[in-house]
Amino acid sequence: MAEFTICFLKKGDYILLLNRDKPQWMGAWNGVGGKIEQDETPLAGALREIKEETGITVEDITYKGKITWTDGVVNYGCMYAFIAELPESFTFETPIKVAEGILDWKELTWIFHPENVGIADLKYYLPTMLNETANYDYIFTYQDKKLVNISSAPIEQTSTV
Ligand SMILES: Nc1nc2c([nH]c(=O)n2[C@H]2C[C@H](O)[C@@H](COP(=O)(O)OP(=O)(O)OP(=O)(O)O)O2)c(=O)[nH]1
Repeated sequence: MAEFTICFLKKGDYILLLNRDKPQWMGAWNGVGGKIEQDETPLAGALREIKEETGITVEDITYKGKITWTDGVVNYGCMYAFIAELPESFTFETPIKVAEGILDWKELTWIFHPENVGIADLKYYLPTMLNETANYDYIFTYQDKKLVNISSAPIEQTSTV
C-alpha cells in the first residue's frame, strides 16, 4: 500500500498551498507532500518533502491524522497529515514557481469558500485538523474514481508517527 504525506504550513490565517503541475490533484491547490520512502517514518518524509518542495525547514510540526483510501474492500493507499505553524515573523514571498508547481499563501476563508472549485479534497479533513486537538483516522471510499463516503474515528491521543 502506497503511503504519502500531506503538509500544511500555516502562518496566522494563511496556509502555503501548492498548485501541482502533475497528478495527483493536478491543477488544484493542495498541501505539500509526497510519497514516503522505504525505511522513512511519516514525520521524516513530511520534513523532507516540505524542504524539497518549498526550501523551508520547519521546526514546529504536529501530526494531525491519517487518511486511508479504499474501494470498500481493499485499502490502496494512505496519507499522513501534518500542520506546521510558522511564526508571524517568518517571510516567504509568493507566488513562486517551483519544480512541482506554484506555491502561494492562501487565506483560510478563500480555501474553504463554498464556491471555490480549485482546491483538493482538503475541505473534508483540514477544518477539523485546524480546530481540534484530537486526531482522527479518516476513511475515504472511492467507487469509479468518485468519493462516495467518508468516515472518521478518533486516534489515540498519544499516537506519534
Ligand atoms: N496518491 C494520492 N495522493 C494524494 C491524494 N490526495 C491527496 O491529497 N494526495 C497528496 C499526497 C501527496 O502530498 C501528493 C501526491 O504526491 P506525489 O504523487 O506527487 O508524490 P511525490 O512528490 O513523491 O511524487 P514522485 O516524485 O514520486 O512523482 O498528493 C490521492 O487521492 N492519491
